[in-house]
Amino acid sequence: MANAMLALDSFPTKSVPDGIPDIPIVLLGSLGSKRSMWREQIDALNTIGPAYAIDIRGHGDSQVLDESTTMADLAQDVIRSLNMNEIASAHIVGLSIGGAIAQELALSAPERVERLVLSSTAPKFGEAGAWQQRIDTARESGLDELVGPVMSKWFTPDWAEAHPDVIANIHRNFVGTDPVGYARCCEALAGFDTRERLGEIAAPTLVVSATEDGSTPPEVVRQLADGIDGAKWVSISGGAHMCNLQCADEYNTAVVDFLKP
Ligand SMILES: O=C(O)CC1=CCC(=O)O1
Repeated sequence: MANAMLALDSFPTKSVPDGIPDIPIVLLGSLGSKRSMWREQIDALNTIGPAYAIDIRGHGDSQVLDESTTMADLAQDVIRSLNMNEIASAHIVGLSIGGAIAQELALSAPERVERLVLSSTAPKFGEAGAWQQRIDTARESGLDELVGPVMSKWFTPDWAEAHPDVIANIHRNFVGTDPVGYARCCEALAGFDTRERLGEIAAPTLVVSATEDGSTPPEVVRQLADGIDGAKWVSISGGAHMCNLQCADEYNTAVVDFLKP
């Protein structure tokens, strides 16, 4: 199985005090997004370590591979990217499918994971039939048909109305995603299920949910905190699926508090 070449932006730390270990922080985003979705996190995270924002396979500027795809394949892409950037281990921060890849990394390559942040994500994402419908739509009609229903769960309506520029940017990135790349990642989500393996995750873990998330509702996200030994759980009040953008301050505080040495 081939690995995809991933696009990555690196943000070197400017202000970590001497003597504090310089642990890289790797950011993995959601289906239909680009690595720029982490823009509200970079300054906050750079106070504790160098950040690396990655486009997952088939997204943004990363390579599209039209071949059978599992979450393990997507995790292997990230390992290759860590190797190419000489990163032995890192804090892994994932949102949505990015959080699924993060779980897979913690299970299959625990030596590469220092701490884990699982945001707006799940041990299983609904039923395979719903993903197959999305795959068919993406392949037959492109992403224009999907963007409305999917994005309606990413931000609360009031917030979306008050932030048209953010919404326009996220919308543009979604419809600009390669339909094949999107469909192959849906296939990885359809086959993903860590419910019986959560107890094997050894990395210290923070789980972040948002009260208004219609894609991965709090009770689904909460299964991660219940299943991973010692995991901490933070619920962001008023946020939806993209809580890192809608509630950036609360999100950054929770993540920095958890990752800081
Ligand atoms: O696209 C959605 O509906 C929500 C989602 C699931 C995995 C992901 O990355 O986004």
